[in-house]
Amino acid sequence: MERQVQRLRQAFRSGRSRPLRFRMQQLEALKRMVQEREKDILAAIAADLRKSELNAYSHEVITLLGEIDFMLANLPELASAKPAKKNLLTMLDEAYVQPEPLGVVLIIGAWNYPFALIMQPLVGAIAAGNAAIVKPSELSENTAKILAKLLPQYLDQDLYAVINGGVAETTELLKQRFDHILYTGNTAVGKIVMEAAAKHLTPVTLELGGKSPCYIDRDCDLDIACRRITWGKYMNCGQTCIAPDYILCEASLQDRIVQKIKETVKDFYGENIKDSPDYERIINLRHFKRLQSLLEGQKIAFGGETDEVTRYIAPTILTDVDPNSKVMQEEIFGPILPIVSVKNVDEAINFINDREKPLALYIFSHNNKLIKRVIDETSSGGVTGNDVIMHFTVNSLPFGGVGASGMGAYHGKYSFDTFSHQRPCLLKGLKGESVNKLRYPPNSQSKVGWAKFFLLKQFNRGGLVMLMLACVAMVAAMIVKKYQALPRGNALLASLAVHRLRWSSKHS
Ligand SMILES: NC(=O)C1=CN([C@@H]2O[C@H](COP(=O)(O)OP(=O)(O)OC[C@H]3O[C@@H](n4cnc5c(N)ncnc54)[C@H](O)[C@@H]3O)[C@@H](O)[C@H]2O)C=CC1
Ligand SMILES: CCCCCCCCCCCCCCCCCC(=O)O
Repeated sequence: MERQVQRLRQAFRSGRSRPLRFRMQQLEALKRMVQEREKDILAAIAADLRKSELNAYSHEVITLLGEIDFMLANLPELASAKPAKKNLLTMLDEAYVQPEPLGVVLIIGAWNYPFALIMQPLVGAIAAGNAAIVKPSELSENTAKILAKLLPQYLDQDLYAVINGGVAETTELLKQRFDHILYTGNTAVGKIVMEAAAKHLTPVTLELGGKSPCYIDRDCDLDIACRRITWGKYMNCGQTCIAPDYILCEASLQDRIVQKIKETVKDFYGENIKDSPDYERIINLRHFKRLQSLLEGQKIAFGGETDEVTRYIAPTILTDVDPNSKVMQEEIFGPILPIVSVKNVDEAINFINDREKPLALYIFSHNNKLIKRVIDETSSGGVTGNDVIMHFTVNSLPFGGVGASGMGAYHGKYSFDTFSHQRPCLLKGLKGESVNKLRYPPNSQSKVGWAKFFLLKQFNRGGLVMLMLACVAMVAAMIVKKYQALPRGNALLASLAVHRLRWSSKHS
């Protein structure tokens, strides 16, 4: 592994990954891979999650293609140097922020969207000019294998590598020095990743999970709210990090919500849910048993059927759920939807704020003021009002957690920024020493006054133009009156002195 990382580092140092043309070529190659090998990719995802190929395409490929297209269209602008505002001392210099690649980055993915969670960050890493190692989840082994097979066929093999394996391999990998790590997965492993990264002072982006609340207001179209929630909760069999984890609502709404979700489940998946091509299965037996245990002692208002052999768990709703019960203590990550009653929106806000900051927050209401109030008085990675999941699909929004649900963000521009260093550059000429003298020792009260003026004085546009004109006029006057004995820098200082005197009298 050490050799592999070193090989990538050498390739990165060669500078090959930096030119925009090269980055664009690699992104085009990724897009070609997705298009030419679509069948193989969808089959792998389907095998891992018993997902229909249509759903695999909708859940994992569409947003990825959107991400690649975004980067291809915006890379020249994203990678360009951005001019920076200057102060008086640097007025004649060049100041800009130049994004630069970080180096060799590591991307560790989770199994629930096994293709997208590797590929989307990889798009950002390539766009920003890095070399990258990707480590797909071992739990989604078919997708892990197809990634290891296809990526080297399409991408530069010295700069981008796939390493497959489980805990042992990832532990070994994490001993290496990387320039950034983007990890998607559970919070406990997030801590392990961060600890390993700290040994090398490697920055991390942690895309973690949590319990994403969904508040349904009394003033709401329940039919629509329940249809959208049913879609987002049971998609991928509830194994979506931003799935609504539980519902908060007034007790009087509970039965109607159950009824409407029940009807929607029938509309979506038919009478026999097990036969629906749109309903997935739990990834493995460990998670199946974990989910089964969350049902113990609960009031099951709908669903609850399980089948260990196929790891099927029916879309399930739990009512009158005690906030202290196990199902409310951990992220569910499965098709179980608890309803917890609250008296009103104030109690809902307190409920949310009493717990770890979630990855997503959903609020359903006709009342926009109420939605804004909940947003203002809580914190979460992201928010969607009157829908679920959809903020993930908007690549102009940063996607990421806050607090226990993660740190950092990606998607679109934010992916590019995550994998870049924003390098401040100030380019000065070698003239102007007469002004520079003001900062060289020995210091004096007068020099401090000058330093304050140069660094603290704020000019608006008009003021700056006036100052420039004053300087030009002063220099011109000096030349005309043949004050050649006075050096140019001093002429400038003379002009500035007038401004400084005026300014100092106001600020002393
Ligand atoms: N914020 C986000 O974008 C997303 C967050 N998630 C969260 O991920 C969780 C589900 O994923 P997991 O079950 O964690 O997926 P997982 O079991 O696939 O683990 C994630 C990655 O961590 C590695 N890993 C596991 N144990 C490790 C260890 N001890 N040391 C080093 N590496 C290790 C795995 O090999 C894998 O590549 C949920 O909490 C979910 O909310 C999932 C998808 C997206
Ligand atoms: C008019 C037709 C519109 C079709 C829209 C399809 C939208 C599909 C959205 C799919 C989102 C997938 C979310 C994946 C989330 C991955 C990370 C996670 O939360 O675990």
